[in-house]
Amino acid sequence: MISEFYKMSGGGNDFIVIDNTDNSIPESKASGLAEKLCKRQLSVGADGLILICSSKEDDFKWLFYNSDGSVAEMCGNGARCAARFAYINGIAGRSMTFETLAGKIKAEIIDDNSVKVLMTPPLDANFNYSIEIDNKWLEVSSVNTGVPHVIIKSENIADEPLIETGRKIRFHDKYSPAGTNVNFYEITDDSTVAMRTYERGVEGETLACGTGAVAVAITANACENINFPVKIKTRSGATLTIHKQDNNFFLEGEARIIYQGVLNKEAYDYE
Ligand SMILES: N[C@@H](CCC[C@H](N)C(=O)O)C(=O)O
Repeated sequence: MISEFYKMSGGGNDFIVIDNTDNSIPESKASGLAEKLCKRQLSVGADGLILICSSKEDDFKWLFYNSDGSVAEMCGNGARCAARFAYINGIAGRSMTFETLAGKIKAEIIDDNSVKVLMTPPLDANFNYSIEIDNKWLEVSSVNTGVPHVIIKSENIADEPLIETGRKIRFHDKYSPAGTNVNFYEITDDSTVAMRTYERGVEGETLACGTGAVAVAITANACENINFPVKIKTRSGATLTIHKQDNNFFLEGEARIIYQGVLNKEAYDYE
């Protein structure tokens, strides 16, 4: 099983993307493969693995794995990378639909620097409630934008103990058994927000999170009157734009090809 792959980055969230329309990678092997390939220093290294598979109804179907091999229902930054990959490789045209576990995703290639994705409708929005962490009450909001997110307003995100607090919330009983991603945001002006994310399945901070950016935009709009389109400044420095049209939410931003390669057996066949 030697595969060509693309290493891509969606605003700093990095992925290994493989054309699996010939089904050469069986689903039963994909989680283990993700865990091996995503390991930094020992292999290619990435926040997630995306397998582009064939679909009867849509342009393609994807299988998405976090770096620890867990399956995620949706990934906003990965969706932009998958769309650009499919377009470049003749799997889809500029406008496309693809299947995810969260539902059908529509994507549009705007240009080489920008892909726009129609997100799944937000679910279970709950704003400004308190949870107990280390005998203290913390005010949070939560919304599922394809995957679950907790959102916390901060005066200074750089100073937040993201890993420590993020991990406690990610494994908090309230969000069990699925767990949650955790985002801190800071308002910069009336349409710009800076954010940091602790990602479930990576179990650490990533440089950007697309579904998290949408969750932050929805929360900042509902709780702080931040106007759409909301500009989200990510930890990588890249900006993501969240648009709202009627009741639809769109995520727009870069989907960068870092390099293309061929996987050597040693990239995945190690202990
Ligand atoms: N980085 C992603 C979200 C990927 C899934 C997440 N780690 C989870 O398991 O919930 C994004 O850009 O949305």
